Amino acid sequence: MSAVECSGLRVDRGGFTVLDGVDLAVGQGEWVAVVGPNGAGKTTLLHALAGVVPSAGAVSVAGLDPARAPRRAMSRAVALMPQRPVVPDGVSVAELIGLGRTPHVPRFGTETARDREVVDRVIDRLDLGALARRPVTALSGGELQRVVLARALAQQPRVLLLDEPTSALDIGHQQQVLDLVRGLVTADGISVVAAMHDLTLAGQYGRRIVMLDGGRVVADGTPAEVLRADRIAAVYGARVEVLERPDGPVVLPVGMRAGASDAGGET
Ligand SMILES: Nc1ncnc2c1ncn2[C@@H]1O[C@H](COP(=O)(O)OP(=O)(O)OP(=O)(O)O)[C@@H](O)[C@H]1O
Repeated sequence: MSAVECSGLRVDRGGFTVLDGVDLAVGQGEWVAVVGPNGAGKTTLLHALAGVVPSAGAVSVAGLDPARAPRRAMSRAVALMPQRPVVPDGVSVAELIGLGRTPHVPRFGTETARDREVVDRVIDRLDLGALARRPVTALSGGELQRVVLARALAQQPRVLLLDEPTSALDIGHQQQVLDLVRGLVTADGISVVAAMHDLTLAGQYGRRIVMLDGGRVVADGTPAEVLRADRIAAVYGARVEVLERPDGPVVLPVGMRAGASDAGGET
């Protein structure tokens, strides 16, 4: 059974149709990168899969219908790392990550040694030990992003929905974080749907790329199939060159001068 399956997914927001006729199937242990220009509908797709915005069409995530399943059941199986996390005042890094265990703690129970062990392991794996006692409101953008990912991982989900997980991270932390998630995909068979703006990273980590534009899927395939310069020009209005490398296509922005001389307009 697919970890994520939707067909004819439609989402209306504020009187507009933001997603229309989206079909998507993600297998267990698969990593699908969702790309597309600003406003294409990437965040909305992740929110529909997480059940935090209403949608029409057939949707199943970790075997649950996000619109109908009880929230606790959804949160045990599906974690969303939001692009714009709500950061509560007066909460430490360790406490925020600990909130990821909430769906696993019985309704009138308290956290167990096992819950604390999961949180400690996540803190360790994301190298957050030195920050654990800091208030989350005192973190840099990149530190906060790693903490929010840590909270999602502490949920121990079967399906992980990542919204721009590395947008605030330096190049080293981008690789550290994405390598860590890839390790979970390989070791635990979790499934990942990750909205990403960096097309090169999207192709290095996602075996499959789904490109959205105007709320519709305009391409779905391997990175080499989807990340073509002509398609990126048409969908993003961007001048790029795509280099084929062993670990996936590298998408390079091309300067005005090169673009102009390619077109034969400038000497
Ligand atoms: N509550 C809302 N009311 C009206 N329009 C909305 C609402 N939420 C989202 N939209 C619109 O839906 C479209 C898709 O938004 P979404 O955030 O999913 O895009 P995105 O691909 O994630 O964009 P970005 O790359 O800029 O983060 C946008 O045009 C946005 O303005």
